Amino acid sequence: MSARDDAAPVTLHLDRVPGVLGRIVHERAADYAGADPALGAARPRTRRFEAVLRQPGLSLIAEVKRASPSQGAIAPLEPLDAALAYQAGGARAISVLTEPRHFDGTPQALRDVVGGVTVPALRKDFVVHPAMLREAAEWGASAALLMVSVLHEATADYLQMAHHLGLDALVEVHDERELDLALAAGAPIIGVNNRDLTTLNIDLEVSPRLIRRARDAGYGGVLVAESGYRSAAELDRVRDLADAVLVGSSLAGSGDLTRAARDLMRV
Ligand SMILES: O=C(O)c1ccccc1NCC(=O)[C@H](O)[C@H](O)COP(=O)(O)O
Repeated sequence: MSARDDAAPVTLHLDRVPGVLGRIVHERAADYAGADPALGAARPRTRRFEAVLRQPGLSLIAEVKRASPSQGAIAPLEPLDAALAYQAGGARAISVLTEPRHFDGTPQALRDVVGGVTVPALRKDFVVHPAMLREAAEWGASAALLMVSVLHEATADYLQMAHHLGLDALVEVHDERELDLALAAGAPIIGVNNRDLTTLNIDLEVSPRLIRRARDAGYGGVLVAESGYRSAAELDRVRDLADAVLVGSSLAGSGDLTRAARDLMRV
């Protein structure tokens, strides 16, 4: 029996999630309503995703993103070709969207990327059910996204489930209250999203502000600045603060993914 097979089911309060994000997580919850929540046997945790983000210098997590609620269609990327182009451009990890309705993602996109690149891959989805983490591990991902704005107090439980499955977790926050929850949950990797996922507004001051707050609180984990970056100059705001940046739309829509990744990171 796994560490969590005999645990009480974790209840999520998705009615508390407003706006665009609320619609997406309700759809995902319906997708997984009948899924088996059992995680199965524990898998060894390699911390591969965390390790690449801890390398010296700002690490790039480049995202395979074909569409989004804020942009509509971005580019008809072939996921593995895109991931290989990002890797050639210096990306240290690849984020792959698997959400189908709003991001044109698929499970096969993640499997293809995992099978074809040497860098670790993140399952980028709206995790609302343990089965989504089990799938991420089965599909070969090194990490999965956990959103505090969705999981709230259940973040620590989902973090424990991810670790049980051998996955790292990118625990995403957008404001001080969410950051404090992520810190209390003991998240080894915290991502600060500049995009407000209820309104889709971007404010590039959010990442520096919350990253400073985490460091001031003595946090020694990995900090990732996420969303809205279009140029190396914009990245200067977090270059000496963050361990990594997560960039999707500007790279995916560039037409030359390798060049765009190099230009962004000035390599
Ligand atoms: O990107 C969106 O429009 C979006 C809408 C609703 C929920 C999530 C959304 N995006 C997820 C992300 O945070 C980004 O894919 C990721 O951080 C990269 O952002 P960007 O570089 O701005 O594409």
